[in-house]
Amino acid sequence: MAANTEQEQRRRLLAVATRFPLPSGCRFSYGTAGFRADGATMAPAVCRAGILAALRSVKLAGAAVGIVITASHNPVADNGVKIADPDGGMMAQHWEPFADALANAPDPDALLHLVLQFVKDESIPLGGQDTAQVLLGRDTRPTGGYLLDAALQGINAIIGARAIDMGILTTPQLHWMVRSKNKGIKASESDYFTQLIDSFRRMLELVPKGKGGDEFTKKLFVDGANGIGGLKLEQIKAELSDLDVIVRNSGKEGEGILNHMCGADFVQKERVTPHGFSPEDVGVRCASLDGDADRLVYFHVSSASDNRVDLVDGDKILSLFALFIREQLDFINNNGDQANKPLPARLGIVQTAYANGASTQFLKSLGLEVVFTPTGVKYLHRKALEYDIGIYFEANGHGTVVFSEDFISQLEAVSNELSSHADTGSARYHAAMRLLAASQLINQAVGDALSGLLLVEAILLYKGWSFQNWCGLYSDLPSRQLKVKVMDRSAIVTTNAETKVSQPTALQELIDMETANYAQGRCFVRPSGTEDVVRVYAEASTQVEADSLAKSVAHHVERLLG
Ligand SMILES: CC(=O)N[C@H]1[C@@H](OP(=O)(O)O)O[C@H](CO)[C@@H](O)[C@@H]1O
Ligand SMILES: [Mg+2]
Repeated sequence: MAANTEQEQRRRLLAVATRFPLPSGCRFSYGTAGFRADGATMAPAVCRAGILAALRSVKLAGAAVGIVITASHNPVADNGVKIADPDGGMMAQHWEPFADALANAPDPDALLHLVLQFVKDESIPLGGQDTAQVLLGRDTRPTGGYLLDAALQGINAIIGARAIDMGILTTPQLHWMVRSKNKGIKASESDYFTQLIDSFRRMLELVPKGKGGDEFTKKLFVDGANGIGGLKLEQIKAELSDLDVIVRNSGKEGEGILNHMCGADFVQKERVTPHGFSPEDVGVRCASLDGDADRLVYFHVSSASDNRVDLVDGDKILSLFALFIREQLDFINNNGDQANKPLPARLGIVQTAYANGASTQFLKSLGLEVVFTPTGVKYLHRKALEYDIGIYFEANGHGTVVFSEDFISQLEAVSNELSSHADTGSARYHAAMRLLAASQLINQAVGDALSGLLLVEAILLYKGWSFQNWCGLYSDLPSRQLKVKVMDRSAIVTTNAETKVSQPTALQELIDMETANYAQGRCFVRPSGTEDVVRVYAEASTQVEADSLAKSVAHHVERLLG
């Protein structure tokens, strides 16, 4: 770098760090979901995330990187920031320690020193023209605008970096845009909507006439968590033929508070109707999104006499997707016609320890390959990419289906060959076209409640299934989750995708001893990656037993680590 450019770079970094001093006592950790805190205290961390994203883009030869300003399903006063890598996925983990150090640099000199050292260690070529581009998106939180400004100032502190504000978006939209831009595909919001609407329409065109039952009904109530997902769904719902979507908690002015008594996290944890729904909704298929629309669950109001719901969580959404995809692969490969070359496909199902044991058993009983990763979508997504088709979901409703490029090319070759032989009426052709449409519909970058919802709806319609048909695939085992406050949660170290505690060793022995007392008992504990708590999860054959197992293990955690 020329001496005067280097001076200018130093000046800009010192200036921006001076403008956003770190309040004393603040400590940020990038964790599983980026930095999160009370929105009013987030500006220094967000500004530094801007610096970080710009550096990441310079490092990756100017590929577009993303910044999302959101705190997802958390209360409206919270906010947060996370970075998307050029493939649209989460920022590479080996940059997280630098992210932490940068966010916690105590003063401008320390920040400058850190950046210069990191730039040297990582050989990041600072000082050029047009060397970085960062796309920014934010949700509907009131602190979003002010934090966007902090991020812009951070980005602009790196010479040659260009910030592109994409506006108020769902988290998955921004990830999709980053991925599309780097693939050279059109990447605006209207391109995103067009892709969703067109591929959904193609899925519906491929529903065989008179197939399956006729239990499917068009009506769908959607709880938008008073966030961005409801607003976006309002924008496109008129174009979703065959669906009659009614959005509640839509995010429109005055309808309610973001994530308050509503949204996917609330419904999944509390198992009661969200705000705005009532026993009068018995019988209607309902879906719930979280505040930034990257989680999706479905529910049914159980009875007209109370507010409990029958829940379809991420595990059951995953099961529906797995059934559908397996069926299409079977059409392609087992149609008894020897003339057709088979299309070998590795289909992988990825879950975490929080997946209900009944779902894992169901999936394995279908002969599917099920693997486990630690909690956090970055782990699940990466594992799913190892397959031709990888389906992953967290029980809380975050997940997607990823298709390898090689497999997509093979599907295209199959469909081209069949259409060149005027064989477009065959089950094989239709199955290939359905998988191609599904790969367009479902977000390839991250879990996306809007695209997930449309894939669910298309599959239910294809199968002619009601909510009950779907919900009845298997019965969830009763489970209980508890949080335990301890002195230092990092004292717990886990192994085997977090299903076993390796330290302290006495704890695992106690968990084993307690679990042995319960029929179908399963229990694990792990330190949360997003909250200062230890989480305890237990499953057993009855709710009373699951509660009791969780409670006894929570006691042991308190006693050993309290
Ligand atoms: C049990 C649970 O739901 N854990 C959530 C929660 O992580 P914890 O590390 O458990 O705090 O937040 C993560 C980010 O949103 C999400 O990926 C994960 O599934
Ligand atoms: Mg979310």
